[in-house]
Amino acid sequence: MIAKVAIENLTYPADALFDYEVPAELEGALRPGCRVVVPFGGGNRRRQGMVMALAEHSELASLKRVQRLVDETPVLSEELLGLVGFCKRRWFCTYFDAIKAILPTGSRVRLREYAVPTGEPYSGDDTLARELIALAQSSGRLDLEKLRKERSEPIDSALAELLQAGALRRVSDVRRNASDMTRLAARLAVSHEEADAYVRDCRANAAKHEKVLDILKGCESVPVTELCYLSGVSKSVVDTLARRQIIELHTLELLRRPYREKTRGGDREPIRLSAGQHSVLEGLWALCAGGRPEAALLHGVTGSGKTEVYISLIDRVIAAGRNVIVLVPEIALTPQLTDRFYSRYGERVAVLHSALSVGERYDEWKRLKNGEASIAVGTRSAIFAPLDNVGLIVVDEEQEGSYKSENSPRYHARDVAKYRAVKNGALLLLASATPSVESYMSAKLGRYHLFTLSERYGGSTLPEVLIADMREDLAKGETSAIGETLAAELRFCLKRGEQAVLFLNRRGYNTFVGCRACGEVRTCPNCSIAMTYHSRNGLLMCHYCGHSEELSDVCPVCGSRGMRHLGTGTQRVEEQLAELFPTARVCRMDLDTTSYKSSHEKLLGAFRDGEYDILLGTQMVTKGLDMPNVTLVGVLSADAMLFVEDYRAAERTFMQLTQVVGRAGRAGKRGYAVIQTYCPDNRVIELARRQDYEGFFEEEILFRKNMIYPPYCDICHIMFTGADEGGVREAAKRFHTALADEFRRTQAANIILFAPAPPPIAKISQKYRQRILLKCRDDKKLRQTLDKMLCNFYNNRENRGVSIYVDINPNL
Ligand SMILES: Nc1ncnc2c1ncn2[C@@H]1O[C@H](COP(=O)(O)OP(=O)(O)OP(=O)(O)O)[C@@H](O)[C@H]1O
Ligand SMILES: [Zn+2]
Repeated sequence: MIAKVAIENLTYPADALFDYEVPAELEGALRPGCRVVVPFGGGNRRRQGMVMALAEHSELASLKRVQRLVDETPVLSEELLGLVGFCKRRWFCTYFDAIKAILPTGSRVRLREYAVPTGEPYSGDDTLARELIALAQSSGRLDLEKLRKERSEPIDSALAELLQAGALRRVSDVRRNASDMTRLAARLAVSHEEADAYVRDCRANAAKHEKVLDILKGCESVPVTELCYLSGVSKSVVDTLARRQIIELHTLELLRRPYREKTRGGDREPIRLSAGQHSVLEGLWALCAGGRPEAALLHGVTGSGKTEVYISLIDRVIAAGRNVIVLVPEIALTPQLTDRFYSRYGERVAVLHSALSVGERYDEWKRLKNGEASIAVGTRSAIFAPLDNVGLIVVDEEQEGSYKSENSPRYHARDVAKYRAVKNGALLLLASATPSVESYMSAKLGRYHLFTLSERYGGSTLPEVLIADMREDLAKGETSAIGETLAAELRFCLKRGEQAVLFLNRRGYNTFVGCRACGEVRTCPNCSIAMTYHSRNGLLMCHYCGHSEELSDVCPVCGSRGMRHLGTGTQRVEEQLAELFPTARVCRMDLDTTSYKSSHEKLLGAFRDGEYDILLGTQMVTKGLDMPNVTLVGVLSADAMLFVEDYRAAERTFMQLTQVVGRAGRAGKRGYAVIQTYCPDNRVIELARRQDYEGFFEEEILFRKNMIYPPYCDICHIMFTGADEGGVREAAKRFHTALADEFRRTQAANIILFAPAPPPIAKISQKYRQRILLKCRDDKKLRQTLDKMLCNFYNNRENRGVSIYVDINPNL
C-alpha cells in the first residue's frame, strides 16, 4: 500500500504529493485525511504530512516508509481533502496552506525532533560530532530544532554521521496546539447493595464515605471536583474509595462551550411569514429539496425579513436530516443574529469565529465533526466546517469584503461555498439588501435563481432621506461635524423620545496630523501611510503595524509650530454632541471602545434597552442592527469613501449608505435619514438617497463594462515584497517581462497586463511593495501560466529576498 502525502513547510514550487510505503502494521488504520510523520529530503528529517490518497502502486522504485500515524480517525473528510487541492489550484497556495486554513488552530499538531544516545560509542574524529554526542549523553537528548537555531554552524552532517554510526537515534514527538479538555470523574464500581454493605462494615469515616456513595448512586458519573464539593469531603476520601475498588475513576472529555449560557433552544414558535416571504421560502425550498447543486440570490430591501426566510428554510433542511452552514460577515457585529440561532436551535448550533479562544473553537469544531451540532454559524472560515451532507449554505450580506481572505490561501468564501454546494448537492443562498454587482449580474444572467423581497416586513416603509449640503454650512462659516439639518432632525428625534444612529466612517480622534505651513503629514516610518491621533492615549498611531509616537506641534520638516489636526473622528463628534445636546446620552462605538470580546455586544444591548439616546460609531453601526426605536440615521460624511482609488468606490459608498439608512424605522415608526455631503449632486449619493438598488446597478454595470472591470474581467494582483527597495523593483520588472513573453508565446487573448508600480501603500512594516495588475479571465489556462511563472520566480536565485504572491479579485 502506498500513501500519497502532502508535506508541511514546503515552498510553492516544491509542493507536491510524495509517495510513501505504508508499513504493514499501519495498513487499515492509515486512511486519507490522517496526518502522519514521514522522513523527508536528503537528511531524512521528520516532517508532518497529510495522507491525501492511498494507491496500490508507485512509479518510483524505492520508497521511504511512513514513520508514524498521528490521527486515529481522519481529520479531513474526502470532500475537504478535495477542497485542499481545489484551493491549491485556484489560489496558488501549498497543500499545507490550505490544510491550515481548513483545520482549526487547536487541532493542529507540531512536530519536534529529538536525537537520543543509544549507548553505542562514537569513535569517529569529527569534532562537532564528538561535541554533539557528549551533549546528548549529558542532557539525555538533543532538541534538534533548538540546536539548529542556536548553533551558528550547520549541524546536519555531524548529525548524519552520528546516526550512521548508530550512536544516536531519532525520535519525534507530536504535540497538539490545544489539548482535549478532560476531567477526572468517578462512578460506582459495585452494585448499590454492595455499596450499602461497604458503608455498614466501614470502620473509619463511614459517614463521609456514605455521602460520596449516595451521590454516585443517583448519577452515572460525576466529576471528582464536583463530588468533593457536593459531599464536603476531601479528595483523599475519593481516592480511598477508588483504592478499595468501590468506585472507579475515569476521564471525562469535556467540550468548551463559548456561549453555554445562551443555548436555551426553546424557541419553537412557528414563524408567520408574510405572503411575499412565504412565496420566496417555497421557491427556495423547491431548489433545496431536489438535492442537486443550486445557487440563489435573495435580494430583499433592508428590513424585509430575509433572516426569517432563511431561518424557516433551515428548519426544513434540518427536518430533512441535512446540515447547514451560515456565514455572516463579522460575528461580533451580529450578536442579534447569533442569539436568534441559539434560541431557536440550541445545542445544534456551533459557532466558529476568531474571537473565540483556540480551545473553544476547536471544541465547536469537534461538535460539528462528531455530529452533535448540525448548523455551523460563523465568519469566513466557517465555510470549512467539518460537516457532511450539507443541504444549505447561506452567505448573509454576501457583498461584504470580509469574505475575502487576505492571507494565503487568498480565497473568497463564496467560491469555496460554490465548491461545497456542488459536492454536497446543496443550495447556495446569497442574501443581501445590496448584492455585489458581480452576484446581481449572475442572477440577471440566470446563473443564480433570483428572489426578491421589495417591501419591508410588517408594513414599515423605507426611511425618508434628506441630503444635507455641507457647502451651505461652510459658506456660513460653520465647520461643525454635525450640520444644521442633522442637528434639527436630531432635536426632533430626541423630543419624540426615539433613538438615533450616527455613522462616521473613521476611527480615532482626528484622521491625521499635518503641518499648515509646509503641508507635511505625519506618516508612519515603517509604512507609507498617515498616522491617526488617539486622544485616549494621546499618541499618533499606525493602523497597519501598530507603531506609535508622541504628538508634537512642531513640524519635523519645516520646523514651524504648524502641526494640527485635520479631519474629524468619533471622539470629536462626541464632544460636539455633548455641546449641542447636553442631556442626550451618547454611546460611542468604534474599534477603540470595542476591542474587548463582548463589549460591543454589551453596548448594543444597552442601546437597545434604551440606556442611550444616540449611538455614534464607525462601520460597525451600519450592519444588521435591528432596533425598533431607532428612527433617525445620520451619515456625518458620505464623501470619505467616494474618492478612493478603487473601481469599487461607488459600489462601496452606495452599499454602505443604503445599509446604514436602512437601520431607521424598522418597526412601524416612520424613519428618517440625513446624509451630509459636499457633493450633493453626485449620482451615487442621489441613488443611495432613493435606496434605488436597481438604478444603481444599471449605472454601475455600464461603468464596469466601459472600463473593463469585474464582472467583465477578473482582476489579478501579483505582489512583490521585500526589505530591499531596488531588489523588489527589479524582481517585479523581470517577472513582468517574462509574463509578457509567456502571454505572447501562448497567444493568450483578452489580457491587459500593466507594468509594475508601487501600490497605494508602498511600504508596510519596513517591507517595500510592487504590484503588477492584470485584467484577465481567471480560467484554467491563466492559472497554468501563473503557476509556471511562480515556480520559475522561486527557482531564480536573483529573486532571493523578494516574496511574491498572487491575489485574484482582491479587496484592495
Ligand atoms: N415573518 C416575520 N414574523 C415576525 N417578524 C418578522 C418577520 N419577518 C421579519 N420580521 C421582523 O422584521 C425585522 C426585520 O427583519 P430582518 O432583520 O430579517 O430583515 P433583513 O431583511 O435581514 O434586514 P437587513 O438587510 O436590513 O438587515 C426584524 O425585527 C424581524 O424580526
Ligand atoms: Zn506602520
